[in-house]
Amino acid sequence: MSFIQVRDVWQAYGGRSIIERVTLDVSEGEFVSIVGASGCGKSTFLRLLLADERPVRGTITVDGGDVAVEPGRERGVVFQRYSVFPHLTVRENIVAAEGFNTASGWLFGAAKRTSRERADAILARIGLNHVAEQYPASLSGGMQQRLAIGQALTAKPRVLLLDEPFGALDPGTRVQMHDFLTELRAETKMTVFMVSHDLEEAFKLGDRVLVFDKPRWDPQDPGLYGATITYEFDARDGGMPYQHILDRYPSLKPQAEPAPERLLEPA
Ligand SMILES: Nc1ncnc2c1ncn2[C@@H]1O[C@H](COP(=O)(O)OP(=O)(O)OP(=O)(O)O)[C@@H](O)[C@H]1O
Repeated sequence: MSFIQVRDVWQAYGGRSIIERVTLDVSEGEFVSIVGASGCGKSTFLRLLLADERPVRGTITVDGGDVAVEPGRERGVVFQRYSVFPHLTVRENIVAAEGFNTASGWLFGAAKRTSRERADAILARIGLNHVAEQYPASLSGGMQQRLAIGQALTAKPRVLLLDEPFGALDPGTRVQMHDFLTELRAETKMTVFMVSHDLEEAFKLGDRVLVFDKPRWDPQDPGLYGATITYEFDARDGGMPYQHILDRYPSLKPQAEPAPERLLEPA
């Protein structure tokens, strides 16, 4: 049995189909990038992996267990989007992330001091050491994003869910965060799912790139059908050059808004 098993998963909100027929096997330690048009259900899929919500149909197991029974951190699944605690300072957030690995969730005495030192080293690595005493709300969007990634990575989860983690970062910081993620991944063997709108990034970091799209479309009833995995690419060793993919699959070209003609595509 594969480490993560997704079997015929469907999700719908208020009678609107979002995801349908998603079946997937992921081995431990794999990095899975997910791309697809805006609003096609990529974040919804991550929430289902976290067991933050239940699918209307189908099952998801992590290491043989039902994520819905022991959701989130108990199964070692961490979602970067929800990881930062607003009432803790930047440094305390990193220290707290280390505590997730202890039985009680708390660190005391010498363990806490060394954890604080390690936190400062991590903050230096992600360029946030100068704001260690501040609260997340006082940081810029890009800094908050960096903190969320740093914090989620510090927890060294078995499964890390990243939802457009590098979106608000300038190109230099983005590369720095890619390196940080790659190094920690090599150290921990963690399994990663990353939603990204940047194909180059998806191929650079991922072992596999999954494309979510709606293979069926009813113009009279846009909510009738959901998105599913329509393509999968092997991205190891650089994979297929992403420019080539853009030529073959123009629907993957970045779009600020879904293009109107997209709605008229045949089923
Ligand atoms: N809890 C919810 N209740 C109702 N509708 C929802 C809920 N969550 C998501 N949706 C809808 O489901 C659809 C898919 O949303 P989702 O955020 O998963 O897409 P996405 O592919 O991640 O989009 P983006 O790339 O723009 O972030 C959207 O139309 C969204 O409005």
